[in-house]
Amino acid sequence: MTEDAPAVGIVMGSDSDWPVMEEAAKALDVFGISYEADVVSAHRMPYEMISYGSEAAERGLKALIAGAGGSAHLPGMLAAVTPLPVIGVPVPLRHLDGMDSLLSIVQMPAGVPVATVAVGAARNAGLLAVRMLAAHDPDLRERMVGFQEELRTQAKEKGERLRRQTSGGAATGFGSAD
Ligand SMILES: Nc1c(C(=O)O)ncn1[C@@H]1O[C@H](COP(=O)(O)O)[C@@H](O)[C@H]1O
Repeated sequence: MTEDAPAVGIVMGSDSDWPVMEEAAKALDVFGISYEADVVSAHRMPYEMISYGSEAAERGLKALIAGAGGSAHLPGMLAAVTPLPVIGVPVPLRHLDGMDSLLSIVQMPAGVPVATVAVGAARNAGLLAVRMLAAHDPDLRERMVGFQEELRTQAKEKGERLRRQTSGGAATGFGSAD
């Protein structure tokens, strides 16, 4: 195992996917998780893709985030050759609104799981990778709990703003319970 290997591999079928996939990298940055980012296409560079997937665990990577658009075989093919968890990101292209990418990634055969996030939801892919790593890291888990508390606070503030707009500030409604 490589000593200073990054924890997460973020790979994608083309550099044109990066504007979407960058959000996964940003989520990992928030938690200080190291990653590498690269283009690894199952269709266009199949031999290199197999090498990347089959060597990933031995190199010390803990999870892979794989994004692809259209006929998106990359996440599934990586899952076929690595024991690591693979998170698939359906990248939306100009046609079909990402439905093609979503269905290509999510409909894996039994025994070869890919954890598929929503179309374009690379940030959630990053956050899911953080949760996977946090399962064996109490400090990281604590920071994830803090992140979730912040989300809760923000959601409650949204409710307060909406109630102010709609009822002149009356303290009624779900969000005012505590
Ligand atoms: N779906 C795949 C794979 C693959 O799954 O192996 N390789 C490239 N692609 C996708 O082709 C789209 C267009 O790529 P270009 O912009 O390079 O033409 C990208 O969204 C990429 O993920």
